Amino acid sequence: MVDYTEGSGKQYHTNVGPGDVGKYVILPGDPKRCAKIAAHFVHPVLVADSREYVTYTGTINGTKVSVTSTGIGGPSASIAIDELAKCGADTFIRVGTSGGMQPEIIGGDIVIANGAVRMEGTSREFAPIEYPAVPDFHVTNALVQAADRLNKKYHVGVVQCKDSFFGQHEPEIMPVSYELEQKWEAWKRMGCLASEMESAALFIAGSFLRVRVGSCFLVVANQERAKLGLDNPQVHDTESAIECAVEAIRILIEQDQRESL
Ligand SMILES: O=P(O)(O)O[C@H]1O[C@H](CO)[C@@H](O)[C@H]1O
Ligand SMILES: O=c1cc[nH]c(=O)[nH]1
Repeated sequence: MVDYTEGSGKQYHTNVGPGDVGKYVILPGDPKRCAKIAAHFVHPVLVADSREYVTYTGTINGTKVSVTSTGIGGPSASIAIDELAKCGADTFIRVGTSGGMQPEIIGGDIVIANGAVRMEGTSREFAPIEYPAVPDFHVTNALVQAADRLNKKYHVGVVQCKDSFFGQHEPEIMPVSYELEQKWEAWKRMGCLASEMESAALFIAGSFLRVRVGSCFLVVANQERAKLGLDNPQVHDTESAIECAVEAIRILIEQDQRESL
């Protein structure tokens, strides 16, 4: 492969280099969420700011941890995890926003993914569609433990990933509405909890790279509740999901330390 960094040691897109990041990395989509997440670290330092990728590194329980934004969608998320893994990271938690799909999923709830529907393009350039997009079991377990410890209202289940945000929200205006609407009904009937955009690509890239990946989300609102005439509160503050992700990292650090004794 051509070395686009011309020997600088820094990764081409994220601009992180060896030693810049910890083994544990939190991955929000929105770069503006990074400072909020880094505020949970001890001595956070901005180590890179390149394109949609903002990275801070600090510590939790004395262990080096980082946060890197992925931007929106599978292509930029897969680049982030790939470049971070090349710099030594091996455990990732995506913390994002999502839209609820089942009537019991309400704005403000937390969803923890135990699988992701691959209705996006990026993961298909890694693995045939038959390969499942699943998160790491231990990371998912840590997220569930964290949500329990913090008394969050949470749900665990499959999330749906796609490339078009407006294909989710206004499928009827798309030329392929017939496909979007029929598949959305199928995902709902199969029990999908929420829709977002990056987990399928991250889970598949993570499986290929042999790194651990999990995801948790704030539910912003639920278009299905609106359709049913139910109240549909909107919540935009991601702090609750961030707290779950940070606590899960703390749990994983403690578990990994016990196992290495
Ligand atoms: O809030 P983030 O982490 O960006 O996640 C969700 O929000 C964006 C769409 O509004 C997509 O990236 C989707 O996955
Ligand atoms: O409805 C939503 C909310 C956040 N992100 C999505 O992809 N969809």
